[in-house]
Amino acid sequence: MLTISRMKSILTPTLSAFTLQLPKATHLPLLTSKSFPCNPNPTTTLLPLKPTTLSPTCSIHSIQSRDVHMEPTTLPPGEIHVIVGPMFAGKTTTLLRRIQSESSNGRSVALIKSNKDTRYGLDSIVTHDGAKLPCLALPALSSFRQKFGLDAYDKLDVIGIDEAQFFEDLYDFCREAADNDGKTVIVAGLDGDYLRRSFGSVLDIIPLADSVTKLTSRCELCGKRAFFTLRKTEEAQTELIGGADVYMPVCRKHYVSGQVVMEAARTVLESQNVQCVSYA
Ligand SMILES: Nc1ncnc2c1ncn2[C@@H]1O[C@H](COP(=O)(O)OP(=O)(O)O)[C@@H](O)[C@H]1O
Ligand SMILES: Cc1cn([C@H]2C[C@H](O)[C@@H](COP(=O)(O)O)O2)c(=O)[nH]c1=O
Ligand SMILES: [Zn+2]
Repeated sequence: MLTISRMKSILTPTLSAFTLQLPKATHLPLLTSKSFPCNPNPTTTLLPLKPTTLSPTCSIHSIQSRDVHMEPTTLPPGEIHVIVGPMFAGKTTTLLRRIQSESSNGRSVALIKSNKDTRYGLDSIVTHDGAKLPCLALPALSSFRQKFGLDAYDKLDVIGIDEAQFFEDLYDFCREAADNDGKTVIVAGLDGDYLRRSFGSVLDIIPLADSVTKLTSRCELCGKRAFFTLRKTEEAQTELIGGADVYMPVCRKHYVSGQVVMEAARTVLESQNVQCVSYA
């Protein structure tokens, strides 16, 4: 039975529902109410999709039966949501809240963190306030499907990723999970390291994202909004796992002044190390 809505879906298909394939060099005339006497809205003009060689008097039925190939409906499109900011800004708290909200809405969820984050054990994601949820701790995101189970993965709706700055394969995993597998991916991670440089691949996934949320903490020295993370120790490598013992959230003014002090301290320590080595 050919209905108006079916005609519209044929003449104005939505990409997500069907793939409409008409033969090349076809010419569909501008269809008006005269072409479809059953058109309930004579003022509505059904616009042509692609030209077709079909004669202007052909019935929509012949287009439908002879020339239209309907693909089955594909997966609903996925989503990517990114949560960034300095340490202690509430990134993990926000991630866990969103995951819990998705779960209470009946969606199946899973949490992943980097196995580099050993601060609170490897079987849970834990906020600096102690809130926690179970997770899979992985060396790389590419191992998730296998570890989680392929059937279980197919049934999964939402994937949460914490400490995203430690995953080198973050971009490819998020793109494939959202674009190909229809998953909603919620990513939490540091946008910048202690030198305020792009950390890992977190900023690389911004062009893939449906939403980006930058959180702030409170400057430990003045209480103003903190956008940056200052390292309080002399280590100079980028990756250094730690909490309030090693890092503090600071505003711009106290980052700049604090970084000057820290760089001077590191220089003194380096020169002392050099002297120690030369005396040894
Ligand atoms: N300077 C700080 N030292 C320790 N904890 C802090 C500090 N500032 C904020 N916090 C706590 O950290 C919590 C945020 O924890 P979490 O969500 O794990 O942050 P993030 O994942 O952004 O590092 C805040 O709600 C606050 O209670
Ligand atoms: C700034 C900075 C941080 N890290 C480490 C320290 C922590 O283990 C995590 C961040 O944890 P959070 O959930 O954001 O509190 O990253 C690092 O390795 N290098 C840095 O420059
Ligand atoms: Zn400050």
